[in-house]
Amino acid sequence: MARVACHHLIPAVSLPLKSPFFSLHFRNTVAEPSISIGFRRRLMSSSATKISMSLKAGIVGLPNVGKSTLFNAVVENGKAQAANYPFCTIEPNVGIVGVPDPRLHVLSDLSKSQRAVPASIEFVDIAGLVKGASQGEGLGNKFLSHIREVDSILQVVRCFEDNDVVHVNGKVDPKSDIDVINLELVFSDMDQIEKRMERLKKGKAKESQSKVKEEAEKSALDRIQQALLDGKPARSVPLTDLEKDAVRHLCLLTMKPIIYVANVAESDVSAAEDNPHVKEVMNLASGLQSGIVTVSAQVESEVTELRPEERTEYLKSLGVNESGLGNLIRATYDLLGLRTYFTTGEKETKAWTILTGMTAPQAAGVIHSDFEKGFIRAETVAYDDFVAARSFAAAREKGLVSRSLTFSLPIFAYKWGS
Ligand SMILES: Nc1ncnc2c1ncn2[C@@H]1O[C@H](COP(=O)(O)OP(=O)(O)OP(=O)(O)O)[C@@H](O)[C@H]1O
Ligand SMILES: [Mg+2]
Repeated sequence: MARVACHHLIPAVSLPLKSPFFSLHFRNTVAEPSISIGFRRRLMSSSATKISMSLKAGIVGLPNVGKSTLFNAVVENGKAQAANYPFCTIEPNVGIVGVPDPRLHVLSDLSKSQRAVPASIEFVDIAGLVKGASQGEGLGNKFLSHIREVDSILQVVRCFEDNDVVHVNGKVDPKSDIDVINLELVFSDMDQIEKRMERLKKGKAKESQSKVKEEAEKSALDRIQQALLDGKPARSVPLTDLEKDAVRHLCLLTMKPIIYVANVAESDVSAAEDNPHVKEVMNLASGLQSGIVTVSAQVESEVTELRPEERTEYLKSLGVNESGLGNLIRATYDLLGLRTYFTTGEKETKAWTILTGMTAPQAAGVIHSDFEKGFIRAETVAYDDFVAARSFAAAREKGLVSRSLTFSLPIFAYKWGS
């Protein structure tokens, strides 16, 4: 099977840097905690792992459960074909979505910014999977390869009764639906691990570092294989950092974090927890160490068709105050292990995406790789402190700005230049 990248690593922003050696300070930079970056550009090698500004979340599930309907609602101007017949979607639909964050607007107002740029996630609407997909049933292998390319999975589970909407297995049964999908993901991973183990047995690595990595991969794959045989996902197996790194290239499907999206009927949006199908999904999700979000894809897609002033009225008539999409997008962002820091100034206030645990230099590198290469220090101010002080200068005067070499734990201390 062709190898694919689990996530795409692309330069986030390109800034014109003319001088080979200069310093620059972003004074109005806020994060949680917040950073301002001083750097000197130096020519030096860096292991800069750049994360793309939008990681991918794949919408997965049985055919005809509402995946494209949800995608179109989440992705403004989404043009995925959604219709009442299975396998309506064949090629994946892709769309980028801004992550709602009220802090962005507070900061933007304080700085009188000309524009506010939210963090973003890429949603991918993938074709429906059926039993036997891992053996090629219903173009299964092709669809599974699309799942391999995403960073996290949103599994849509049908929790609405509607005799007019065909269910591929004849009845609404969340447990069976979840089992079918999970089993296909497990089978696909087992297949891939078996092939990889065959290759590893031949053990061609000569260099000692590569040998150590191969050993780590073998040991991890042995344990993952056992877990899969017990019907457990790869993500349930505790791995060391080296092992995680060694198996990453396989992009195992059951290693990806999952949120179950319980898709309910219009009549259920105000009290979804009372729906027995939703209760069942909740129980299953907690057993699988996964999250759950309840949403009505149908309602959400209708809301997006309405003018903004009509939306609140319509939602009120259904007994809810707001759309469930904000919740879904936020939960997906959190699931991906993402965090935000902001830069704010007159020109723009912008949310930057970093991975939990990234160090200050790595976080700076998301803006531009030179910021990581020539990193000197980060000056941090917490969001609440910044808002209370109303400006970076005032926060500094009050002693709320700290000079820090670390953005978040684990501690990472170094200083380039003076
Ligand atoms: N919450 C809901 N309540 C009622 N009907 C719904 C709901 N969500 C989706 N539907 C309906 O289900 C049908 C299938 O939806 P959709 O095309 O989005 O499914 P899909 O999962 O993308 O299917 P496929 O796998 O074939 O691409 C559509 O007619 C849609 O209007
Ligand atoms: Mg579809």
